[in-house]
Parts: sequence; C-alpha cells; structure tokens
Amino acid sequence: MNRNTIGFIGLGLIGGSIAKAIREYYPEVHMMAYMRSQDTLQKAVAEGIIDEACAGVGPEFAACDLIFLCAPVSTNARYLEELKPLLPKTCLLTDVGSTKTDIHQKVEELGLTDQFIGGHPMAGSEKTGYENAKPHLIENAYYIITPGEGVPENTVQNFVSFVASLKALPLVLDYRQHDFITACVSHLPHLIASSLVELVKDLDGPEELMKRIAAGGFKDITRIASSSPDMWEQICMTNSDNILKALDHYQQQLSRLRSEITGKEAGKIHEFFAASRDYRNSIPEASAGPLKKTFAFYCDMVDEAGGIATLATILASGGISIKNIGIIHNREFEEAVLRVELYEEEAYKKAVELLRRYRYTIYER
Ligand SMILES: NC(=O)c1ccc[n+]([C@@H]2O[C@H](COP(=O)([O-])OP(=O)(O)OC[C@H]3O[C@@H](n4cnc5c(N)ncnc54)[C@H](O)[C@@H]3O)[C@@H](O)[C@H]2O)c1
Ligand SMILES: O=C(O)C(=O)C[C@]1(C(=O)O)C=C[C@@H](O)C=C1
Repeated sequence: MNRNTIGFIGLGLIGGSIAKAIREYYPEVHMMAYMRSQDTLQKAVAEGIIDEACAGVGPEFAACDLIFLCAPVSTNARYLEELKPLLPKTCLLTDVGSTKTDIHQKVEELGLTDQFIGGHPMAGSEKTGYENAKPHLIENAYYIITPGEGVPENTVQNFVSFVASLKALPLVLDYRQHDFITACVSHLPHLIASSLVELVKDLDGPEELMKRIAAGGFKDITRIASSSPDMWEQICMTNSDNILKALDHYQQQLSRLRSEITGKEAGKIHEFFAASRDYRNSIPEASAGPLKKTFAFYCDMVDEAGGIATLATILASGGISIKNIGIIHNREFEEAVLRVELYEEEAYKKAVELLRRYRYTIYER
C-alpha cells in the first residue's frame, strides 16, 4: 500500500474499527485523527492506534495520503468544505456514511469528484463509540465502494485492494443504487424495529407485562432500535426519497396482510409465511460479517452450588477459553440452561466433545 499517512475525522464505532484494523495489518502507517472527545482521542493514542491527536481539522491533514470521514453523514459532508482548501490533489478522500447521494452531491459541488471514493462497510452494531470499536468488525462484511466520476481506475482498484486487505468484501456500486438498496435492507428495517418498540410502549399496561414477557422474537427484531438517534436522524434526512419508496411498499404489504387476516384467508397467510421463510433461508451467511459468527452451545444446568465453576474448570482443563457464559431462560428449553460461547469453531467442537464425555447434555443450535 502506498498510503503512508492516514487521517480520520470521527473515531467512533466505525472509524475506530477501521483504524484498529489498519493498525493490525499495516503497523507502520502513520495515523492522525480528530474527534470531539479529546479524552477518547488520547486513549486511542495511548493504545497505539493513533499516532497524532488533532485538536481540529487543520493544516496537519494536508500530510495525509488518505482521509476517512467517519462522523454522521451530514457532518461528513460539512467537513469536506473545511478540508477542500487544505488538501493537495494527491490526497484521496473517503467516507463510511450509511447514505451516499448527499455526500456525492457535496463532492460534485466542491469539485472534488476526482479525489473522492465513497465507502460504506455493511457491518456495525447498535452500540456507538470508540470503546466498542473492534479491529475485526468489518471482516467478512461487504464494504460498498462508490467512486466519484473522475477518479482514475487504478486509484479505485488500489482502494478496492486496500479494503480487501482489511479482510472486508469490497463491492463497487453506483451511489444511487447503493441508496435504494440500503433503504430496503437497512434503513426501513431500522424504522420498523423502532416503531415496533414504540408500539409496545404505547400498548403496554401500567404493570409493563409486555416489556417483561417480550422474548427472543421481539428482542431479535428490535436489537437495532438501540442504535444512535443522531446517526439515524441524518440517514432519514439524506435518503428520504428511497426510504419513502420502501415504506410505501411495506405499507401496501401490511394492508394486504391486514385484509387477509380480516377475511380469514388462511391459505394466503400460509403462503406469505412460507414464501418469506424460503427467501430468508436463501440469504447466504457468507456476507454476515463477524458479528453473526458465534460459536455457542447450550448445556443443561447441574442444580448444585458451583455448577458453573465445575463446567468452567473442565473447559479450562482442555485449554479452552470461554468468551461468554450465562444462564438463560428461553421457551425453547424446559428448564434454564447455560449458554456457553467460545471464541472459534475449533474450541467449540472440542468443548462439546469434552463436556459430553463428562455426561453433560449439550444442545447445539
Ligand atoms: N453504526 C453502524 O452500524 C454503522 C455501520 C456502517 C456505517 N455507519 C456510518 O458510520 C458513521 C459513523 O457512525 P458510528 O456508528 O461510528 O457512530 P459513532 O457515534 O460511534 O461515532 C461517530 C464519531 O463521529 C464523531 N462526531 C460526531 N459529530 C461530530 C462533529 N460534529 N464533529 C466531529 N466529529 C463528530 C463522534 O465524536 C464519533 O467519534 C456514520 O456516518 C454512519 O452512518 C455506521
Ligand atoms: O448490525 C447492526 O446493528 C446494524 O444496524 C448495522 C447496519 C445495518 O443496517 O445492517 C446499520 C447501518 C449501516 O449503515 C450498516 C449496517
């Protein structure tokens, strides 16, 4: 890679994760960053991720070969204005924003199309901030790349290779196409998750039984309702046309379902669930990113003091480190079970075999 100095504006979940990945794969690269929280920035310096903490977006950024804009989308577009007079033409600009039309329009307005390549890693979490950033967050996840019109083909190819070297899966798309696709597979799902949570909040009684009882289904579909309101406000403001198209289609689907339920059209309802199940099952896991790759099994609890300690000792005797362990109460199991999560597949297989030898009942899901 010929990008020796890399700058970051915004060093939260995504910026921090990319910086950590670059530090892991390119330890020699000089990285500088600006973010609002100088304390967090100092932490990134102390951890050896960032070499130079910047107090603002100033002339020091002129030394960068590549700058990642990693703040919320409209904020990124605003920083382009500040950067433009500071940067040489050799500096490549990229962003990680969840919407692309807005920033591409800004890039065109500022005459920066030949030095901007839009980017969007399709990985993330409902958590925010540098403290939740992980070097492997983007691993095995699609990283969409939307080059500006005048960017030389070899610069695009270099950036594609750079993204691939961070173990993400680069995919070059037109930025308009990107915004329609993400409206359907990311933006609308976030609206649905948050509105479902609102529905329960509105309809729950004073004893909050709904909140207490809500189990796997509700929790699975609403995890993303815990995401950052700052980020989602800006996504809705910068991709409204596409989100409205998706929302209209969704409303039509709900109206159709409503009338089928009203008319007790059992066959049609069955067909609806069968078709969506088949399509859902056909979605490849390969692009899921590392967050989805969990190596967990469930194990019947031995109802005696020290039960968890005994199990942990058995695993330790086999040289197996536990990533996470906890008791869960789930309708799927008659009694409470222990959920044990390991770091990788090999440890998972070894743990299952070892515990079965000790006559534990293991459930693999
Ligand atoms: N969270 C996700 O799942 C996800 C996934 C892919 C892309 N993105 C995109 O990545 C970008 C960052 O999201 P995140 O999840 O890392 O958020 P985050 O809240 O974890 O980090 C945002 C960073 O931007 C900084 N920031 C915010 N406003 C700023 C301002 N006015 N000036 C300077 N810095 C400012 C914050 O200090 C922080 O460092 C967004 O554009 C988002 O659309 C998010
Ligand atoms: O996994 C999550 O928590 C996410 O919401 C990640 C997610 C998504 O919708 O898939 C969110 C926004 C991004 O722009 C890209 C990825």
